[in-house]
Amino acid sequence: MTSQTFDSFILKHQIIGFFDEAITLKSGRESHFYVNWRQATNDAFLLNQLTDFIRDFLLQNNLAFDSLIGVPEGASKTAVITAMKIAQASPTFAKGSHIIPMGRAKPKQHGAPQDKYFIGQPKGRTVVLEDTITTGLSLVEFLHSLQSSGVEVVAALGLTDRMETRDDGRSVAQYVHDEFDGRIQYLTMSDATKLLPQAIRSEQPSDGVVSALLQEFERYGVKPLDLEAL
Ligand SMILES: O=C(O)c1cc(=O)[nH]c(=O)n1[C@@H]1O[C@H](COP(=O)(O)O)[C@@H](O)[C@H]1O
Repeated sequence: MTSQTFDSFILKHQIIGFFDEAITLKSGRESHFYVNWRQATNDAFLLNQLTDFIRDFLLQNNLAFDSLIGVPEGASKTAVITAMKIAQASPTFAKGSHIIPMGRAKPKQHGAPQDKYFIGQPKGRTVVLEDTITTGLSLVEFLHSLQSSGVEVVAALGLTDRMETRDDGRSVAQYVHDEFDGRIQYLTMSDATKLLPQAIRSEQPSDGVVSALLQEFERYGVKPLDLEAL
């Protein structure tokens, strides 16, 4: 798998959409584009391809880990299926060899303490999967809750980083580094500054949308959007 083949998958299946009217993001920011991974995760055929990409990416990056968990609930399904594929491909696959963890979006109010935040708690070195990352807040909140449950997180992996800075000017990569003293590796499989010029070429949004996107990146971008990269 190369980043180009993953970018082509995103573009081919229209995971990125453009909007004439700005939409409000989770952070309260407004944007004329949205990276909608549900386009792929609600479709069995595409989810099968997506989880192959993630498995290959994890292998290629030589990450040593024991558990994979998605940020609940958006990335949960994707992480469960990827974790299952990784377990099945392992030469040690047997009863008790791997676990399939999953986080709860809302803590459970009754039952055993280990069931409060998880339907299966991660064990060992853990990789956290997020779908789209804007300010990184959803990801970092989940990383903190894993840490407070005693989970050893070694890496955080995003399917797409929108490449925005936070209100304090830091990139998400820097934010994750600072929050966890560099102990959690931050990786992304795709980057909006590379995807958007190609998506603009194929989807042909209006001139108004294109100039709004350029302004968005002037204001929030880790770097300006370079449409000459077309
Ligand atoms: O709301 C968003 O920022 C967002 C933008 C986008 O293009 N795609 C997208 O899925 N999101 C959602 O926003 C969350 C990440 O926002 P942050 O917490 O700001 O990083 C993701 O978990 C998604 O639910």
